[in-house]
Amino acid sequence: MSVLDEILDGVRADLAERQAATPLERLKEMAGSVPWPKDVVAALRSPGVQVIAEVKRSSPSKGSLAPIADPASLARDYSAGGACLISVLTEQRRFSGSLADLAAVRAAVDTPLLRKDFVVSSYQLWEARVHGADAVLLIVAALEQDALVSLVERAESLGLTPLVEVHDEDEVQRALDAGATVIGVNARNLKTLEVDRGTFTRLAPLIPDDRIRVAESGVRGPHDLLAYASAGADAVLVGESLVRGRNPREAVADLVTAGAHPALRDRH
Ligand SMILES: O=P(O)(O)OC[C@@H](O)[C@@H](O)c1c[nH]c2ccccc12
Repeated sequence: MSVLDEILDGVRADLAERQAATPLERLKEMAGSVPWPKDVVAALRSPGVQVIAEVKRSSPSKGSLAPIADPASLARDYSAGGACLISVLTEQRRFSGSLADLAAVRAAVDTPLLRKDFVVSSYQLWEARVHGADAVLLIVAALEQDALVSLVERAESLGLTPLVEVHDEDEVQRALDAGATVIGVNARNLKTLEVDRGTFTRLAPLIPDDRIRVAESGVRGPHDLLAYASAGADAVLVGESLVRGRNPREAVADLVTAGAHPALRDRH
């Protein structure tokens, strides 16, 4: 079984438990008292290359990265550093995240938030809304095309911006067919778990200019942001180097400064 399939099995088991504990009708009622999500597309279209900073405790490839006892405080640093969007991993088994992390970060910052998980059901979109997300990750490799199309539509109808993640040419086509506006190219190969930054360079030209191209994974610092930018990235999504570094606020600010270079100003 592939790593992705293993993760998805765990995600489905945990989801079944939450669904048993909290019926969908209850979640829908709760969503009624949560403010409408922020316009993430507009935030990502601001001039320069935008920085998406991730709250990430561990990963299947590296194991534990950082304990992150206080995700709210890390998120405040990301926000102060100028992150345009904060990604909060909520998958429990392999990434040590939770919906409680998302809620804690929501209470701490006004910056738009992305729920980063393995979404397989619209129930998870409602959960994202209730815990304060403005955007959700949808991984093409984890979904049949029908499910992808309906989750993109459903997310948008709830005010959530879908970030649709791809790994190869076929998946780019599927993301475009599903009507995705924000497309993330993950440089991490889901089978080998290795990062190949060339994946973004190869796939970016297949994504039309009216979409937003996000380069995901493998950003160690400003140098990698600039390389992704010259290959056409509108935004970069950064986890490991921020949670492992000594000063996350400065690390984000250094990326934001690189992304605001006048030569990059014309991109959205
Ligand atoms: O830690 P990195 O190499 O900066 O990568 C961040 C992000 O791209 C990565 O966490 C990620 C991309 N797609 C995902 C899907 C699920 C879980 C995690 C991810």
